[in-house]
Amino acid sequence: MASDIHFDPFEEDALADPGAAYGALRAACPFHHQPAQAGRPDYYVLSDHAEIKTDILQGNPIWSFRFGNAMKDSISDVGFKTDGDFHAAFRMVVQRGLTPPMVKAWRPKIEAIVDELLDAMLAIPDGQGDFYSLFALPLPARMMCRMLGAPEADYQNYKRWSDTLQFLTFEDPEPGSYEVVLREIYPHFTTLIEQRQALLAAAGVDDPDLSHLGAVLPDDFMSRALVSRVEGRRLTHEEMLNICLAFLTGGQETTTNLIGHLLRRLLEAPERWEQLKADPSLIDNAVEESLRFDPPVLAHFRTSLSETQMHGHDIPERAKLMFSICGANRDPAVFEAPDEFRIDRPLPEARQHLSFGSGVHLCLGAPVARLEARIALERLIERLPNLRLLGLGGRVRTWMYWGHTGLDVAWS
Ligand code: HEM
Repeated sequence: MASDIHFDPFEEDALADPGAAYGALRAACPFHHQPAQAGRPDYYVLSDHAEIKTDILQGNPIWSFRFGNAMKDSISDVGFKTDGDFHAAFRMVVQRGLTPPMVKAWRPKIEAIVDELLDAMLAIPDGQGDFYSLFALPLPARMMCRMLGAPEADYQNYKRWSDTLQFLTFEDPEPGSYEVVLREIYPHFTTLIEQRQALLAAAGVDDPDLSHLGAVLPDDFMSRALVSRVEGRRLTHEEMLNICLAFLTGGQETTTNLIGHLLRRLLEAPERWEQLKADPSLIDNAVEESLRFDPPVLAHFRTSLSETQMHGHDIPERAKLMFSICGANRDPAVFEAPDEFRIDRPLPEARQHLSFGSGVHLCLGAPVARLEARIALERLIERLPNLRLLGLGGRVRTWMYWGHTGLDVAWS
């Protein structure tokens, strides 16, 4: 460990090219101590792929999720922000609705949204526009409305809430501002819950279970939360809201950026785009390579519940440990030529990325995000085969996320 190595995720270079900055830190110092500076807390950074995956994320009892996964503590010890057996039980509430056949069943809905968005793009007279606002943003946001059970017309609110909450979780410019935004968001979800409670009451169901999904209740994750049990009891209102927040903030911007990065990397080297058109069986490879090369989430944190030792150093209780997803994704022990974007990187290798985390908190929405990206590419190469890149917008403002605000493209 060394604390004299220069690494600052807030600096211009790291913000503009995180792959280079986080990769360089991993190479120089896979376990790094970042002393408190500029109002930011002291923390440790782990970038070694094997160590993150095996020692930290498989349910290590020292390194807790109870205080959230941001640099500073966030609302804690509820829903997903828990550890151990309770977390595993809580996770099952959502996981039961994301089995492979269930995710596969979303395909027609995703295809319909994709086709509608592409129809609108093709109707633009001068054949050019911003791919983010036309496609990469509305697709995940509309799907999120669907999954949570809100009208799709709410998608711009979902996007705005998600951006604001993410920014406040990870930047926290004014303590308390997060709670102010929650006061705007909670009534929306409370209404969704109350609508479902009214449906149950009207049908005379006072002990609902999963069999009521798609029968008495719409089959969405809001209904699922309402009828499910955790450790034998109903979910509290706060726990139901926690599921909504985890979906809202975890599943939109990230998927938008996956789709945006993917198209950017394919179009900035047009031979990649041509290769994919010639061999669409490479779509899954391209999606996984994009996730590896441009992880939408650069890093997350855990908090120590007691004193511990790492790499021979004493780590105090309540220390913050950043696991560098972006650094681990550039680990040459796992990925050949990690700094190269290879559209045909073998799937078993590309899939080793940690972009969805790993272990006990592995992303529950990963199959949905992958399916959206896959269908987007299938349809883009078919319906807009002559796409060209015109320019890249600015960077998203939350430092822990990696993405852009726009991608100008042209088609003919
Ligand atoms: C490309 C898109 C996505 C990326 C890169 C991503 C990334 C991640 C990461 C890194 C974690 C692990 C958090 C940690 O261990 O600290 C996570 C967890 C989670 N994600 Fe995603 N996510 C994506 C899409 C989604 C979607 C679409 C949903 C919802 C449908 C979703 C819901 C969740 C939930 C609920 C968790 C918490 C799991 C738990 O704590 O047990 N994510 N995600």
